[in-house]
Amino acid sequence: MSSHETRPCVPDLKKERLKCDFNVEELTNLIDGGKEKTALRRKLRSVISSESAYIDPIPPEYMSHEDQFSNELRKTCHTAMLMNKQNIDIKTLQLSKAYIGVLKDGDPLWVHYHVFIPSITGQSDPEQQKIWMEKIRTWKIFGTYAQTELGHGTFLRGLETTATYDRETREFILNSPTITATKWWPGGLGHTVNFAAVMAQLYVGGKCYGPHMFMVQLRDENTHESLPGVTLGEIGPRFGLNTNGNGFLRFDHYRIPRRNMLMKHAQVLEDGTYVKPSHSKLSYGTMVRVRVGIVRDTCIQLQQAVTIATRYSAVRHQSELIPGEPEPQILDYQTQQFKILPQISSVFALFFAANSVIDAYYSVTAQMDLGDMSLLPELHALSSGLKALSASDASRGVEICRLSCGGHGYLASSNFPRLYTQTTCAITYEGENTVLWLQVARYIIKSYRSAQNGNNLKHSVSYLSKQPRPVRGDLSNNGLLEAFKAAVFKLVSDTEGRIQRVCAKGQNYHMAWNQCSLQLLKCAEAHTRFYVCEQFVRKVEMAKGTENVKKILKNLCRLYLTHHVSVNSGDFLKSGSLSQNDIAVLEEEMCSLLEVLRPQAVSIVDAFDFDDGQLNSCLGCWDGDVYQRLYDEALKSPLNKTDVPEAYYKYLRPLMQVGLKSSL
Ligand SMILES: CCCCCCCCCCCCCCCCCCCCCC(=O)SCCNC(=O)CCNC(=O)[C@H](O)C(C)(C)COP(=O)(O)OP(=O)(O)OC[C@H]1O[C@@H](n2cnc3c(N)ncnc32)[C@H](O)[C@@H]1OP(=O)(O)O
Ligand SMILES: Cc1cc2nc3c(=O)[nH]c(=O)nc-3n(C[C@H](O)[C@H](O)[C@H](O)COP(=O)(O)OP(=O)(O)OC[C@H]3O[C@@H](n4cnc5c(N)ncnc54)[C@H](O)[C@@H]3O)c2cc1C
Repeated sequence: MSSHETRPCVPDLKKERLKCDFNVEELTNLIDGGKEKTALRRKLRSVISSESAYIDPIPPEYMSHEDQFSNELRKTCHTAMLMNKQNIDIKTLQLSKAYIGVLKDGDPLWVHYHVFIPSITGQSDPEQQKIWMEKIRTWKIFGTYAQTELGHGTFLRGLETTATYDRETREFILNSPTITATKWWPGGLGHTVNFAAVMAQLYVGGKCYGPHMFMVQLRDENTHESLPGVTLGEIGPRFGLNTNGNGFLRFDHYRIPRRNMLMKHAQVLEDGTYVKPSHSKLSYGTMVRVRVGIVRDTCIQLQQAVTIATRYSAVRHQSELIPGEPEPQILDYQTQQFKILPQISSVFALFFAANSVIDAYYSVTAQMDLGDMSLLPELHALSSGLKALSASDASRGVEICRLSCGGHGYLASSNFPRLYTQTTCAITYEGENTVLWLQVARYIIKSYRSAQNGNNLKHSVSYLSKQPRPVRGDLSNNGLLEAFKAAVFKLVSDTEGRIQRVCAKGQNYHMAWNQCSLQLLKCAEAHTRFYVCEQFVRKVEMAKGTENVKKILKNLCRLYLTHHVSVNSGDFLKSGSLSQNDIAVLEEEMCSLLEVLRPQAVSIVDAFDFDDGQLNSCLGCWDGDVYQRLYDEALKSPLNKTDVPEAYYKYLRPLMQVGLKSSL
């Protein structure tokens, strides 16, 4: 049983926790990746929790934009110092769940650690790395990833910033020729970082070689002033992540040494000779890495949301289930269970998918370091698909959790507004979802055609080689996976056929592609969903541990499968892989799973092991003392400092003194 068992909580939550029939600690260990990792995370958390520097002087919602930024920069710099003292790698801390809750609305140095540094290590040659990494380690360099421009974020080949090689001086001249060439969005660019990895169109001898990456100093290392030829600023308030310091940048014929081009993959030699990379998309490598990381990150955001929603649903009583009886916990309504439990199953699906794509990332990049690029296209498709699926599932999930908390879910003190803005931006950044789905579709259609021509396919798409034939009426996990394969196969073959038909009518291929892109999106999502389901089934089959924990995992997996079959039932019916009766049986099973899992719901989310400081939510606190917390939090509003606000004297009283002239 969990170590939290004995802590006081309201009777409703106590009752829920007493129903627990599995070992919460064991599930926590599984999610952390082992007992040792749980211990390490808790150790890190105890270091963090005891730091008074992380206490916000007032709730950040009531601070100005400038004060919010400064407060978060203070905390992120404090963390760097603290980790230095404790000899802990800050990147490890930041990726650990232990750090959640410290920074409330974005970290101005996050892109430095997780996008800029991997760009330097992944894109520069050993000599360059030695020089720059030393300066990064000694905190002389803080950087960002400056790729997106006002005019182009998605279409990298359309970037307008130029880097023109000057053979005479052996320098590159960076220039922003138009307003739309202004770099726009990079995290920390506004006023935090002094360097940037800048994506620019490489020009040598009048010829354009496409987007390449350059290491560019933007601010003086001592005064922090922007350097001549560089214009910098912040882009203004955003939907969320307001303390990330997202900035803009313009170059006016700004010169940097030749060796500031990142030269691991492509080079420009002193005489201007261009040496091309072994794969044309290697300069996109950082994006692949961050997309992989986003799957894990969005999964953790969803964990927070379901913890809040589940605990609140156990504490909240509303309406009558049976006339005349006491008001039930809202978690007893089937409709409420249907809002929350599929989100809990989604957490586990994303968790297993994240682990598998992280493993794939490391194994493919190790092969690439040995010169074998053959698995890169598959990794690109997989990471793009999982980034898109996790970001959209998690943000939809967070919103469903918010809605499941009724009016109180709309309060800032529920923490849903922040969680939502943090999750939904993952749909946009690191490759807008629709665009990434279309990249997945491109890979699937290409693979399908290749199989039609008798070629072997890579593992993740091998089922597209020939029409799968699921066994009718087999509704086991494996049976459903086979049905999934058949449904995706049908979507892909129909879509490919449609593209051909449009082309046969005289349309060129690109226009035909556009005309079929709604179906292409469906193919991409269905293929990625199948991958997630398959990983879920296989990882649960392989899971070690006590029977009761395995039972929880099996039930969650089954809920995930039945839910996604039900949501996409049309695809299964059209492919003939499931009958109407099969769908009805599966939907009934889904409803009984809600009932089976309901008594364990609070304990499952307890296993995510967030403390109250991390959840930062009046609704999700461990003890369930929801109403007192909501009331106390409201009292912190600056408007409550006085009974009659100044605005009354300025505006309302004069109005009331005039009175209405007409009788309207
Ligand atoms: C494992 C690690 C674990 C540890 C985890 C550590 C990290 C943890 C992370 C946690 C997160 C917490 C966040 C909180 C804080 C907020 C921070 C916010 C940060 C946000 C930063 C940003 O937001 S930063 C900007 C991102 N901006 C994009 O993301 C642009 C999208 N736009 C494109 O990416 C290209 O523009 C696009 C569309 C491909 C077309 O590119 P294009 O036009 O050049 O290419 P085409 O479409 O013509 O395709 C031609 C052929 O190239 C193939 N191909 C294309 N890409 C390829 C590739 N990468 N690899 C291989 N192959 C590729 C393709 O498949 C075709 O192959 P084929 O010909 O065989 O079919
Ligand atoms: C919080 C946040 C942080 C960010 N941090 C960074 C950073 O650190 N560094 C950085 O360089 N950038 C950063 N970005 C920028 C981000 O990467 C881009 O916004 C993103 O890649 C989307 O590009 P876009 O804004 O040009 O959207 P657009 O491409 O203009 O998208 C607008 C619409 O057009 C559609 N569309 C575009 N192309 C196609 C197509 N080919 N087919 C079909 N539909 C299409 C999209 O689906 C979307 O509906 C950040 C953005 C955000 C929101």
